[in-house]
Amino acid sequence: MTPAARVQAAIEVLDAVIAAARGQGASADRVIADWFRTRRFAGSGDRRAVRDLAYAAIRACGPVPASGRAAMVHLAAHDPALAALFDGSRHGPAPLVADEPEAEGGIAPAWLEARLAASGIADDSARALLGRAPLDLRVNALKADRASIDLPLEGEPLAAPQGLRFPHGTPVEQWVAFKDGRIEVQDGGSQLACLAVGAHPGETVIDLCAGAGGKTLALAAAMAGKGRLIACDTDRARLSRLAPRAERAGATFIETRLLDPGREAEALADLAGTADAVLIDAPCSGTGTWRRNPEARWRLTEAELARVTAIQARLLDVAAGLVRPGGRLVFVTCSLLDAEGADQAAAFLARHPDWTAQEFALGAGSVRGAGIRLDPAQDSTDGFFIAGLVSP
Ligand SMILES: C[S@@+](CC[C@H](N)C(=O)[O-])C[C@H]1O[C@@H](n2cnc3c(N)ncnc32)[C@H](O)[C@@H]1O
Repeated sequence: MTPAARVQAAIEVLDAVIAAARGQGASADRVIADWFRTRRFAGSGDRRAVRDLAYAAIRACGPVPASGRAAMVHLAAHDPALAALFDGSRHGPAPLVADEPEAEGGIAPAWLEARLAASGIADDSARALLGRAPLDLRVNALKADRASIDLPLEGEPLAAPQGLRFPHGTPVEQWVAFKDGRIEVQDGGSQLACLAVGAHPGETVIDLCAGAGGKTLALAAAMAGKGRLIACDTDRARLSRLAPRAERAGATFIETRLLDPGREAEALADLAGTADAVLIDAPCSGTGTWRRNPEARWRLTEAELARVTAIQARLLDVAAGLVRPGGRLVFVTCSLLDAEGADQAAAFLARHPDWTAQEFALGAGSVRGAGIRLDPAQDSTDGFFIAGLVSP
């Protein structure tokens, strides 16, 4: 493909990404993969170039753009070499015209930028939400140790005790250590959230929103494979992906429970008041993960934010019923919005005045209300809110 044809291809890819974002369809990664599946003429260099252009345009446009071309025109407005490729050549984009519609820049749609600013995320902190995430690994303490593991490349040690950082795109999934379960891909912030649970061997720990078990596996390692670890989720497909991962990681003591939304307490009634710790890695807006899914900010609506915050509050109350006296509940969201962080923790403490907030020493993050917030700008992790709440 010529450089101009790559630009036109990125415009078409962006049209598909925008349509998917408007219709709550597939993620940008999936849309891009599908687009190339039907265009076999594109080589690997073409794919990389088109993908990079499309993602640069996604990151550059705050609100959802009117079209792929408007998004690319916005990118070209700050890049003369890119603007020159609007040359009308065969397969290339038509030349730019006067008053050509140009998409708006910025960090996110205006309402969302305002909510972030009100939560203390503006300027560098807001821009960092759209950076590129590095690749973080967790050495699986059930099978290896960071101090002695032998990997094809040397990683940078992270604040999390088993965490190592590599450059974006490092092919770790091809490494023998990945295939035999000695390492897992996990953001450093996510590792710190697991550390905050303080899980110990022999304890009863419930991972209430386990998904495919990213955090469950870290809890299993902290528990050295001893005790009870119950991984729950309402999404059957996600939860079913945990078993093969647990097998590879040597974490075969994990139990799983599929929950019915709204009837979680019933499915967990036998565990009421028994858990040493409950982790709620709650469904959230995902504002802390835009480095990986920058088009997610085009999908979020105020109604969706209200929906997930209501679920978070309900799950906090469900989890409180599972914790033993003196036990702990760790509330985590990958969001920087106070509505999904400090405000949730404060509202929980107001509803449960006998409970107390726990202080952490995680080696990263800054205090936000009753919890700690990890911020991509200051902590170089995904954005997270983490609160520890201790039962009377
Ligand atoms: C942030 S994700 C969890 C990610 C996972 N803990 C990890 O580390 O990979 C939130 C999860 O909450 C689940 N969820 C949504 N509503 C739920 C509910 N009412 N009870 C339990 N889990 C729920 C979703 O299916 C999703 O897997």
